[in-house]
Amino acid sequence: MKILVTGSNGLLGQKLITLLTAQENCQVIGTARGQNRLKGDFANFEYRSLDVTDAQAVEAIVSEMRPDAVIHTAAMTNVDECESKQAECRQLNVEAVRYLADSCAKHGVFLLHLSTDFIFDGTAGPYKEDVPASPISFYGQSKADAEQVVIQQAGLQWAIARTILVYGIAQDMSRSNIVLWVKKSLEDGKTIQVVDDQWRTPTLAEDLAMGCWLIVKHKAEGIFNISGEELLTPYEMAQQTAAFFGLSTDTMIRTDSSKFTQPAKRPPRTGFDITKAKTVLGYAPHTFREGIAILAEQVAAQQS
Ligand SMILES: NC(=O)C1=CN([C@@H]2O[C@H](COP(=O)(O)OP(=O)(O)OC[C@H]3O[C@@H](n4cnc5c(N)ncnc54)[C@H](OP(=O)(O)O)[C@@H]3O)[C@@H](O)[C@H]2O)C=CC1
Ligand SMILES: Cc1cn([C@H]2C[C@H](O)[C@@H](COP(=O)(O)OP(=O)(O)O[C@H]3O[C@@H](C)C(=O)[C@@H](O)[C@H]3O)O2)c(=O)[nH]c1=O
Repeated sequence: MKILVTGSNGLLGQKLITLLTAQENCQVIGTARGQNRLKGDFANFEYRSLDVTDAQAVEAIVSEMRPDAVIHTAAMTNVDECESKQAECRQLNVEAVRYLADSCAKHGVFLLHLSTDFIFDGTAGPYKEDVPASPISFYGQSKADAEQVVIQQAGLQWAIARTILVYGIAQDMSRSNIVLWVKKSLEDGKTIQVVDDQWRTPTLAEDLAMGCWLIVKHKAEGIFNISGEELLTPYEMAQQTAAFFGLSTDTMIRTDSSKFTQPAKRPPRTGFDITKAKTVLGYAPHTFREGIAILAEQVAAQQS
């Protein structure tokens, strides 16, 4: 099976390259902006530079490579930046998806698109797959619009994997995540305020990559919730992170969303019901504690 991954320098992208190249009979094309930042020797792997906002470049690579499937991970994932750079956000999070959906439909390629809990307003989590979108941020709106682009593309064989608060470690990361920033801040004795009135089902990046592979392997069509299973607040996640690494929580302040605000609104209570992915795909995510342990091993390996 030949699989093309967009955004292969990102957290999910790197985990996908690692997982897919370890599968038998899997040929993998990693694509990202500029140079490949993922070091290592991977079997049946080829890297191509691809800016997904370039419609001609998207069509050229899909028609040349003729993959069986595209996994589209590239996106503007800085939620606050999406609020201040709205045109850029739409170009990357919506228009680029249109280019990919067009090319995939034209060449008979299965498209797996990555989406988010931020398409919801967070008043009714945990969510199942069939709840209508109700975004409260520009990022959330862009991802909800992108889903519609995929769903409405004529002649396209598609799936959407929705995920939540992804954590893990990769090489040269362009964005941090809750486990990494809590660990680093507490190690540095830096004061952090962490909210205890938002709820998420955080997702280990390796689990998300596995969920994507299961979808593509089975060419399972439709929307799938691919996240962790435990509904936790960021404060609970931060406490578990501190406990795992034996870090003092003296500089960690428990707060709530009325006092801790970010430029883009965050939905209060999301979380996913992952019954469909478990039943249809055999998806089986790690617990949050197991996930931290996996990340910790990788941090130790990077440091040795
Ligand atoms: N991280 C999370 O908590 C969540 C993520 N998601 C979704 O999952 C997907 C993967 O996220 P994740 O891997 O964590 O995000 P990352 O930010 O780690 O990766 C996104 C990648 O997209 C790349 N990119 C940006 N612009 C372009 C472009 N024009 N052409 C090609 N590549 C580009 C970035 O490149 P560069 O590194 O060079 O900037 C980056 O490597 C996204 O679609 C996101 O919306 C959904 C819910 C939660
Ligand atoms: C930075 C920060 C965040 N938080 C909380 C708010 C939030 O619920 C949670 C994570 O905040 P972050 O800013 O790290 O991440 P955030 O941008 O909220 O993460 C989102 O990313 C996009 C891409 C998604 O699609 C979503 O699923 C979601 O995971 O932690 C604090 O309590 N204190 C802090 O200092």
